[in-house]
Amino acid sequence: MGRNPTSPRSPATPQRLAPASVRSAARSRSDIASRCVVTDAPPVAAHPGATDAAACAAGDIVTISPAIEAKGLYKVFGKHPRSVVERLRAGATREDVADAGTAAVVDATFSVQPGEIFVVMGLSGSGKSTLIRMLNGLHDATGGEVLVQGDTITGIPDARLRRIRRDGIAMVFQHFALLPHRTVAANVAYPLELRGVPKAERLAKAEEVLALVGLDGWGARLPSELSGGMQQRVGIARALAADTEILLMDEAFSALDPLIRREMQEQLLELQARLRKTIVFITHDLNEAMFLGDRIAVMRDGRIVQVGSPEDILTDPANDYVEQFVQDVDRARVLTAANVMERPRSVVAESAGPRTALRQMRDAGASAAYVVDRERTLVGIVTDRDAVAHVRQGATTLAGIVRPAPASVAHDEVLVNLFVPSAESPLPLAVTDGDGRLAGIIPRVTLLAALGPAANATGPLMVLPQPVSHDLIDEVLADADDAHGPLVADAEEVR
Ligand SMILES: Nc1ncnc2c1ncn2[C@@H]1O[C@H](COP(=O)(O)OP(=O)(O)OP(=O)(O)O)[C@@H](O)[C@H]1O
Repeated sequence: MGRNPTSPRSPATPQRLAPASVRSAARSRSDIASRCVVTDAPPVAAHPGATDAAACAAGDIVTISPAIEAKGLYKVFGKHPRSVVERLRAGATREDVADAGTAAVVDATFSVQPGEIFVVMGLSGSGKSTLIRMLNGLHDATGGEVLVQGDTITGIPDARLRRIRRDGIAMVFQHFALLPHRTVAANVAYPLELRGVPKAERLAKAEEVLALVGLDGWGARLPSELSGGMQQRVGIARALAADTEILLMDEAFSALDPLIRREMQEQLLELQARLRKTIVFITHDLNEAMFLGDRIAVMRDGRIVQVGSPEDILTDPANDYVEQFVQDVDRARVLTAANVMERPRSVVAESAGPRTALRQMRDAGASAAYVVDRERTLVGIVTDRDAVAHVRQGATTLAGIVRPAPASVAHDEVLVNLFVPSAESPLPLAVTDGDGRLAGIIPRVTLLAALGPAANATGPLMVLPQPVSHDLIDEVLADADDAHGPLVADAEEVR
């Protein structure tokens, strides 16, 4: 599909940021997944995606059946594909078997959780399209197994497979694949027509999903009257009209101009925040993968070489190949506050007294402390000077000296959005969790260091200490003047 090889060193799209609301909505899915226990157990409901996610959001521990599972998948093109798979299983490399066939996918194992955007990323020829086509049975697997919502689709009769494709898995293609002589609405309604849905009903549904993708009023046009971006929105609307739990998107935005492409990526995240589909998205563009993916599988020469969150891939690349891939990614647009924050050192309870606050600040070497309430919600800050004055006055509570909290940032905010608040905050930037509690802090030096290539190196950062006090400097200079005579020396000062 994607005949558009791009060097990993030259990203195909300009990098812009999804609106924070879009990213937050997208990230909340990962939060849901991370709060749930994921097992191979059967789903707890007929539609595991919606029901389990709701249960998890409510904080319950439930079991989630993966929406899609690939177990030891192989696809070999050639005369004797099964014997090639045997050789590969016995340790032969792709090159070893090249004379007998093309090993397009080699031993792929992964699972995709309901509601997740799972991106498969790799250079041209790495096997992405072949892999996605095995997930809906368009290609037979030469070895291994694919399960969709717990049911194997490997080796099942064609009629059943067609039913699963029609009712359970919709696909969006790179080149839209619209029927040119049918109207936009008829294209969108097509999957429903295949299911035998009456005309009025399917056209009503088509109008509904066209509105969802921002194309209301365009239903009567022909595809050729629409721009490329609009045609791809029709492609997405058609997939949504089918109302399937799973969407497969094969290089769906690769044919679009960069700006339109970024717009479509943002729209997809917005739609996903509302619809919570399970999406497998294929791309050769790492920036697109990082922008869209809850998790990313990196493919090379038919093999999956790493599966992880964008942050995992960026900060902990599994090998030199992935490392090379990610070196030009703009870390500021991928890493979040939670990825770089530190434990806050001086935090006092709102109910504490000024002496406690002073001790805290002294021990932390800080000139101010964060003040939190019983729920650990940030309510303000208290400075050492105010606390000293308060102690001298004999006050026993912080009442009257808690200053308003400087702006805080949400834990899932990307670093590029932290620079202004960091510059404006008199203290290290406060980071709050999803419930508004103080989760960590980000000193400016930490924010800067996070952007460097060695950001995953651990160890103390070299920070210049606070200047010594004027009193101390005056005292040392006066002693020196006494000992050596006054300095005759404006001339020696470097101007
Ligand atoms: N039908 C086929 N017959 C023979 N070889 C094939 C077939 N389809 C794919 N291949 C080969 O399998 C390998 C993987 O191809 P695939 O299209 O899955 O890669 P891809 O990562 O999707 O690349 P692209 O982004 O260029 O589409 C390639 O070497 C390709 O030439």
